[in-house]
Amino acid sequence: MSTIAAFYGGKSILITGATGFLGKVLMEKLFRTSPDLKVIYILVRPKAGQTLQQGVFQILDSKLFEKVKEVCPNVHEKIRAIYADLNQNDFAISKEDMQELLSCTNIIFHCAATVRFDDTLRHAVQLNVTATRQLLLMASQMPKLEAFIHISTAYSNCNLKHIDEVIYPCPVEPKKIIDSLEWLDDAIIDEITPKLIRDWPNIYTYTKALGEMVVQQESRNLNIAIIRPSIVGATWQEPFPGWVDNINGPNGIIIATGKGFLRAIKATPMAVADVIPVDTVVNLMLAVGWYTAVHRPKSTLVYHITSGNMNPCNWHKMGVQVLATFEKIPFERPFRRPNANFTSNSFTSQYWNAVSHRAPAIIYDCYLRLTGRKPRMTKLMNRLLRTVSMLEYFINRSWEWSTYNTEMLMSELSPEDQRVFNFDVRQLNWLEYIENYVLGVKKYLLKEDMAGIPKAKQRLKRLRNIHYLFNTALFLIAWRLLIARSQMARNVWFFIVSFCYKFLSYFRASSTLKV
Ligand SMILES: CCCCCCCCCCCCCCCCCCCCCCCCCC(=O)SCCNC(=O)CCNC(=O)[C@H](O)C(C)(C)COP(=O)(O)OP(=O)(O)OC[C@H]1O[C@@H](n2cnc3c(N)ncnc32)[C@H](O)[C@@H]1OP(=O)(O)O
Ligand SMILES: NC(=O)C1=CN([C@@H]2O[C@H](COP(=O)(O)OP(=O)(O)OC[C@H]3O[C@@H](n4cnc5c(N)ncnc54)[C@H](OP(=O)(O)O)[C@@H]3O)[C@@H](O)[C@H]2O)C=CC1
Repeated sequence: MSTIAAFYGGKSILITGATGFLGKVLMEKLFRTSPDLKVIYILVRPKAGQTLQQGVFQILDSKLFEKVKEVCPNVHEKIRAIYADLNQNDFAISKEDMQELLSCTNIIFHCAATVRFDDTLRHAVQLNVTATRQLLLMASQMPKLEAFIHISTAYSNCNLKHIDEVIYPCPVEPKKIIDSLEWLDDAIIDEITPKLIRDWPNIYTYTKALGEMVVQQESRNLNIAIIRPSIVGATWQEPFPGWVDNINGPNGIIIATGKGFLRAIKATPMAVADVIPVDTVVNLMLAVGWYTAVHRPKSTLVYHITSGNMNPCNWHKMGVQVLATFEKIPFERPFRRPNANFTSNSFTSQYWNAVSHRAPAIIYDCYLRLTGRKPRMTKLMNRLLRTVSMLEYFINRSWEWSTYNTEMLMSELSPEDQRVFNFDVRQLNWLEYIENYVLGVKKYLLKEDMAGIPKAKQRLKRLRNIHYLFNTALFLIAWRLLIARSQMARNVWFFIVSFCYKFLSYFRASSTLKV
C-alpha cells in the first residue's frame, strides 16, 4: 500500500484553482489514489448561467474523470464547491462556509493564479500576491492544518540564469506594492509598471516572484512548501497520455502550427524546451504535501519540477517531432501545410512574418472579400503574432534549475510510492510523449475525430499542389518581368536556353548512334 495514498485517506483538502488545468489533474489523482479521502473543498468563482453544482458536474463529466468514477462512484458527494472570488475581500466566502473551511481543512493546495502575461499589474498583484497573503492568513486560523502547498513557477526568477531552490528577495517589498496600488490610479500604474518589473519579462513572472516573498514573510508557524514547475504540458501517463484542456504555453502554438497558420518562429533551436508533464507535477505536489505534513521541515522548502537538467529536449527536436506527428495525424481543415522554420535572427524573423504569415493572410482576406465574405485572417494573424512575441522570451533562452530538494524527496519515497507518485522525468521518452501530446491536442482541445484523418491528408495534398503551382507562377512572372527590364537577365536567359538546346541535340544524336 502506498504511504502517500494512505496519508490522504480521511483528509479534508482545500484546492484553489481546481477548475484550472493543474487543479483538475490534481483532483483526479487524489480521488483515484485515495478514494477514501473525506472531502475536497474547491474555491470556485461564480460563472454566469451556471450553478456551482453544474460546474462540478461539468468537470466530472469530462473524459479525465472516467477512471475516477469507477474507483470512487460517490465522487460528486466528496467535492464541496464553495463560492469564492479571490479578487474580493475575504474571498467573498459566506460566514458558514468560512467557518467550515477554518475548522476542517487539513491540507491546502494553492493553485489559483492569473497566468496571463499581459494582465494589469493591479489584477495580477491582487490574485498572485494579495490573495496568497489572505489565504495564508486564513491558514493560520486553521487548527487542523498540516501543510500548505503553494504553486509558483520555475520562471518566477527568470531574470537569473541559474536558479536554486531558495526564495530570492524582490527589489521592492510586496507590501509596499500592495499598499501603493490602493491609492495609485490605473494610468500611473501603467506608467510605473516597466520600472517596477525591471528585468522580468512580464507581469505574470514578476507577481509570482512577489507571491513567493509573501509566502516567506507570512509563513508564521505553518508547514509550507513551494513548488516551481516549468512549462506544464499534457499528461504523460495518467490517467491516460496526452490530456490537455487549454491553449496556454505550447498548446496554442501546436494548434497554430498544425493548422498551418504559424510556419516560422523566432526561437533558438538548441535552447532547452523545459516542458514538464502535468501528471508529473501533480505527483510531486502530492508527495510534497505528504512530506511537509509528516516530516515538518524546519524551513519552507522549494521544489523545482523541471525536465532540462535531468532529461533535456531542445526546441529543434520538439519541432521536428511535432511536424512528424502532423504527417501521420494531421489536423482538420488546415489553412496551409504545417511547417516550422526556426530563426534566432530578428531580421530573418521579420522576413518570415511578412512572407509566411502576413502575405498569405492578406491574400486570403482578398479572396474572402471577392467571394462576398467578411475578411478575418489578417486580424487573426496579428493576434497570433502578438501572442508568439510574448512567448519568444522563453524559447530563446535556457535556464539551469537545481533540483536537490526534489531529488531528496524522491529518495525518501518507498518503491511503491515512487511508482504510484512517479515524478522521475528521466524515464520520459520525448518522442513518444510529443506524439501523444499532439494527438491529445487534436482530440481534447480541437475535439477532432480520428475518422477525419484521410480527408485531412487529402486536403494537405491539395494544399501542397497549390503551393507548388503558386510558387512556379510567381517565379515565372518575376522572371518575365526581369527579362523585360534587364539586358543581363536576357543574356542569361538566352545562354540557358541555348545550353539546354545543345544538350538535348547532343543527347538525341548520341542515342541515335547507339541504335
Ligand atoms: C511541445 C511542443 C512545442 C511546440 C512545437 C510546435 C511545432 C513547431 C513549431 C515551433 C515549436 C517551438 C515553439 C514552441 C513554443 C512554445 C512556447 C511555450 C512558452 C511558454 C512559456 C511559459 C512560461 C511560463 C509558464 C508558466 O508559469 S504559466 C503558463 C503560461 N501562461 C500562458 O501560456 C498564458 C499566455 N497567454 C496570454 O498571456 C494571453 O493569452 C495573450 C498571449 C496575452 C493573448 O491574450 P488576448 O489576445 O487578449 O486574448 P486570448 O483570448 O487570451 O487569446 C487570443 C488569441 O490568441 C490565441 N492564443 C492564446 N494563447 C496562445 C498560445 N499560447 N499559443 C497560440 N495562440 C494562443 C488564442 O487562440 C486566441 O486566438 P483567436 O481567438 O484570436 O483566434
Ligand atoms: N500552466 C503552466 O504552464 C504553469 C502553471 N504554473 C502555475 O500553476 C498554477 C495553475 O496553473 P494552471 O492550472 O495552468 O492555470 P489555469 O489558468 O488553467 O487555472 C487558473 C485557476 O485559477 C482560478 N482563478 C483565477 N482567478 C480566480 C479568482 N479571482 N477567484 C478564484 N479562482 C480564480 C481559475 O478559475 P476559473 O476557472 O474560474 O478561471 C482556475 O481554476 C498557477 O499558480 C500557475 O502560476 C506554473 C508553471 C507553469
